[in-house]
Amino acid sequence: MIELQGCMKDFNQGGVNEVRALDQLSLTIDDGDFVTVIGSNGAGKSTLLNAIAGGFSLDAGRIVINGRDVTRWPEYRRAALIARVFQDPLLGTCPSATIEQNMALAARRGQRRGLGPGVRIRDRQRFSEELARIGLGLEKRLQDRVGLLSGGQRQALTMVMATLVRPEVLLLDEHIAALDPKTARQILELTREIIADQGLTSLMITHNMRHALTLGNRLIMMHQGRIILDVGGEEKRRLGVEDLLEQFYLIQGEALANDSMLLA
Ligand SMILES: Nc1ncnc2c1ncn2[C@@H]1O[C@H](COP(=O)(O)OP(=O)(O)OP(=O)(O)O)[C@@H](O)[C@H]1O
Repeated sequence: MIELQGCMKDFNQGGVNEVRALDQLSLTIDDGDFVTVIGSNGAGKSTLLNAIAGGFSLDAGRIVINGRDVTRWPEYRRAALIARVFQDPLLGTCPSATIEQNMALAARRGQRRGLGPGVRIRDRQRFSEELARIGLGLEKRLQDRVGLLSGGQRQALTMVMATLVRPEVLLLDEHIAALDPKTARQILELTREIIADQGLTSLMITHNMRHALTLGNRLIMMHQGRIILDVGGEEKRRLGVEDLLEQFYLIQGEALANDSMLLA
């Protein structure tokens, strides 16, 4: 379970660009919840994920992950519990290392380093099996440098690496936004499978309302650092894109700042 209690974050405090990115935000996410996160540009979605991952310290509030108060934990310490995939396929992998070297590093997440860079035979076997599951032929390219892969192949590898050691929390920050539509669909399907197989507690930011509605068991909408809509279960299943837009107008009484939210 992830608990955020009264989280506050202001950027550029006291300056002309001061912005309240998280405003008394409280949220409880149950084990195995797959939460999709939507909202207009600057709503605070990435800041929410960053707060969980420990990218900055909160001005107020606390964050508890499975009973551990991680509020004061630095990012590297939280990385033992949390996996994160970004929009940019270049983040999250090392381009000059081979696929198997990248996977060997991912397999040691949360453990002490110092085992040496070598890839053991039984690791290689496992990496090969994990990659074969995603059907892109990467299992035949274990010795290839990651820099040679396409954006989609690299994002698929990042998803596999992020979940090679089961994380307590998986954070997906618009992780398909930079991909072409066909590849984006493949990565989304892979995401759905991995989350379901491992029963992962996950948050996924998307600007696509249809994705937000069809994936996950819960949906939150953010605006100005607050959660303005939180629906789950049957209520979420019954919602359509039109309902979601209507909810947004009802709650906010203003036009969506981001036209891409309409392209569902
Ligand atoms: N490191 C930072 N320094 C200064 N301001 C920041 C920083 N990070 C975020 N902000 C500001 O906080 C607000 C929330 O930003 P955030 O990136 O969380 O929004 P978002 O909902 O993810 O938006 P988008 O959909 O455009 O990515 C914005 O006004 C943004 O400019």
